[in-house]
Amino acid sequence: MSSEVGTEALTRRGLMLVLSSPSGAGKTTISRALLKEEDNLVMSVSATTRPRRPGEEDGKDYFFVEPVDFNLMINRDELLEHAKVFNHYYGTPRAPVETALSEGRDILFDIDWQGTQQLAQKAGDDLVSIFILPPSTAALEKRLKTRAQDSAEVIAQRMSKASEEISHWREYDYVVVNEDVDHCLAEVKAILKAERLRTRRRAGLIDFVNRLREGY
Ligand SMILES: Nc1nc2c(ncn2[C@@H]2O[C@H](COP(=O)(O)OP(=O)(O)O)[C@@H](O)[C@H]2O)c(=O)[nH]1
Ligand SMILES: Nc1ncnc2c1ncn2[C@@H]1O[C@H](COP(=O)(O)OP(=O)(O)O)[C@@H](O)[C@H]1O
Repeated sequence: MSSEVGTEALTRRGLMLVLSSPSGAGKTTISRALLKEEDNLVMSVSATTRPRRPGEEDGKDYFFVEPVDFNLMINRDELLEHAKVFNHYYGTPRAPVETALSEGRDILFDIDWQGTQQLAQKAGDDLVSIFILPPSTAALEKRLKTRAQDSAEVIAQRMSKASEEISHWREYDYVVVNEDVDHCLAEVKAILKAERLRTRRRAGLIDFVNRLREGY
């Protein structure tokens, strides 16, 4: 085992990785690919009041809930953050995030800028945020159309909100352009790797360095 791999495996704090983008830029695509390739990363499954799309699974893509149940979750303080996006409510269930972090796992969030701001206030240094941009307006519209899961009206609404969502790009730690999926994925993986190696996250380094110094 190389020394780099050895020290990388030392105990460290889990981190919270946020991906945001205008609808259709590729968050879901990048998230799925990242989860396949990264062992220590789990997805935060949001609750939403939006209708289920064909192919989406309850409990896997989202927890699809009625507005009354969403309100109950807010009142019971079961959501770490929540926001209204495109006339529907979306929120992050608190318990799975706390479990994952306490087990030293990293957790991936596909949430909008409002949720990212709320998490940044609560999580501080544990949060790493990435904004994904489409290569062009035309490409974004094409992707929303070829995904073929929303009506023409819903697609038009999402396109008209894209500029507003993009206006928050400066609030993020990193910005990547999703022109080519493999290239974008490689950039996101590089960010994750570097963030995992940050000194302040690597609690296990203290003992490692102490042992190392004792040898001199
Ligand atoms: N604040 C917040 N935003 C969320 C959450 N879950 C999803 N979103 C955002 O809601 C928006 C709409 O998501 P969705 O309906 O799945 O559409 P899509 O982004 O076009 O696939 C996206 O910007 C998501 O990132 C959540 O739990 N909290
Ligand atoms: N780099 C890319 N080039 C071409 N099509 C892409 C690319 N990334 C994603 N797509 C496609 O664009 C559509 C929207 O992507 P999706 O991941 O659902 O976006 P989001 O989750 O941000 O709304 C999907 O049909 C997806 O297959």
